[in-house]
Amino acid sequence: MTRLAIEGLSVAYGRRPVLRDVTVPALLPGTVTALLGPNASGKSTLLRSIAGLKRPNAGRILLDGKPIEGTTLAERTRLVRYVPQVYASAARLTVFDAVLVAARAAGASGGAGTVAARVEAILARTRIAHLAQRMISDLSGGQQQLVALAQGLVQPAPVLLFDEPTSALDLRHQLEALALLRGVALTDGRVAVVALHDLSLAARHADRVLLMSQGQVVADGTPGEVFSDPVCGRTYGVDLVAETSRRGTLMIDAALP
Ligand SMILES: Nc1ncnc2c1ncn2[C@@H]1O[C@H](COP(=O)(O)OP(=O)(O)OP(=O)(O)O)[C@@H](O)[C@H]1O
Repeated sequence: MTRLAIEGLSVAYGRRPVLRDVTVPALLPGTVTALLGPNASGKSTLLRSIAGLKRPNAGRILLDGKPIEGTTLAERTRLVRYVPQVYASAARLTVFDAVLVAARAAGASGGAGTVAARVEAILARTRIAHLAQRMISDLSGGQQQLVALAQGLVQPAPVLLFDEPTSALDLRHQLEALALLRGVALTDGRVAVVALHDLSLAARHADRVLLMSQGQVVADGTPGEVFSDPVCGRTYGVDLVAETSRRGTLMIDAALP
């Protein structure tokens, strides 16, 4: 079971610092952490750094206490699966083949039949089995995003990083996608970190929230703790009220001040 932790991470693009001394105590297997914060606060940069796509200027990313920088690219690919915000809409591949390629890229073990069965299972779980033989390039934006979700989940990596995985999805698909992600994290004991803009989705589906502002983590706790902290409204520049509905769901009401 892999734990992910971040210590004093600083990242710059050229001379411009983007992440400043980010420390995140252990993110636990079996949990979903929502990475929140205004536009340009550094969410994608943090995910890209964990995935090894952006080299930090200082600090460490630890998997089970070991610095991830010490791992080979092949090892890191096996350990960390990053699904970026922009996905490959132009790919001339069928949905089935695209998910198969993702499974193989992560070194999915077993014979061809086993890997194909794994692909079929994940297409069923993401409810896109009916699209298996369609070309990705012919799909709608939301359908393509579900393919990206399937590509992320088909891999057995213990750390899953998703950058705004629901941005193109309708309401029902948003709920299904995050419920699936949480179920996979829980049953497989994976660490999932998901950048989101929708606080209500985070409240419903995340175990923990990291709130970022200007390259720093300014709040870290359960959704209830973070959303009731005045720092949350201040960070977004809104008046924010968090209330529990009659169904027991944490509801977020935001308005311009
Ligand atoms: N490749 C790059 N080169 C230079 N600056 C970059 C690059 N990528 C991101 N930045 C800058 O880094 C800062 C953080 O960007 P990042 O994409 O991490 O934010 P974010 O919180 O994910 O934003 P959003 O919610 O808008 O997707 C921004 O000021 C952005 O302009």
